[in-house]
Amino acid sequence: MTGSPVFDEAFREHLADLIAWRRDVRRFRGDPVPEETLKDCLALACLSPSVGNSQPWRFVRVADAARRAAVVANFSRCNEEAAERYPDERAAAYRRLKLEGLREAPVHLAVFCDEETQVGHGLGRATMPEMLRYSVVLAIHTFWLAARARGIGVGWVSILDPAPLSAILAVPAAWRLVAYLCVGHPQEEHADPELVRHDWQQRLAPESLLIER
Ligand SMILES: Cc1cc2c(cc1C)N(C[C@H](O)[C@H](O)[C@H](O)COP(=O)(O)O)c1[nH]c(=O)[nH]c(=O)c1N2
Repeated sequence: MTGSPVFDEAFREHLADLIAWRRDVRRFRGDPVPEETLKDCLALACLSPSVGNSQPWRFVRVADAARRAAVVANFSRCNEEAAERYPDERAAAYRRLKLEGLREAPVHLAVFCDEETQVGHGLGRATMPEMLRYSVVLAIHTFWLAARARGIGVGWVSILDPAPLSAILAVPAAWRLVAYLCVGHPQEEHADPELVRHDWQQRLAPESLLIER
């Protein structure tokens, strides 16, 4: 990297487009994600901010068919349990939603937080230890935008039981699941969220989310 880059108006417009067009993707084409592209997105994700520069994110690529099948079974169980928690009409609407792309996505990334990392020497998290997990979420969002900028879709699946999933993936006991990401070329592009299009939840007005004190 040479001197500090110049972010002009054209760049700011493209960045706004990238942020606005980043979708949670649940439908994928079968074509593979180039290894170089995946590595570039992961490298950018690793530039994300983290409390005490602890970099607690751990990306586990799940390629093994038996492990993937176990993750799908985990999702299916949790998804049915989630549906049952809603009253009839909302439960019916819930069951119409597609909330994962596990069977179609060529790349599965389980993203964990290493809760026992000593990197960063505990700085910034004595009173709020959850800052480690928040740091992982930032890396996920960076990965999400980097992927979108390369025409790659990402879908976050959280309708999962984390404990058996960690056992399925045989990760260290100190690693806590933050996200299970489906990654691949999206089948379609949309300017608005699927949950908005399917009338599950509209977007809130940004001005309603800023409180002055
Ligand atoms: C922490 C967290 C967890 C989940 C999600 C997101 C985040 C941030 N999202 C995606 C979510 O539904 C989506 O971001 C919103 O509906 C907004 O749509 P866009 O992401 O703008 O397309 C998500 N989507 C889904 O289909 N299944 C899921 O389990 C989850 N879980």
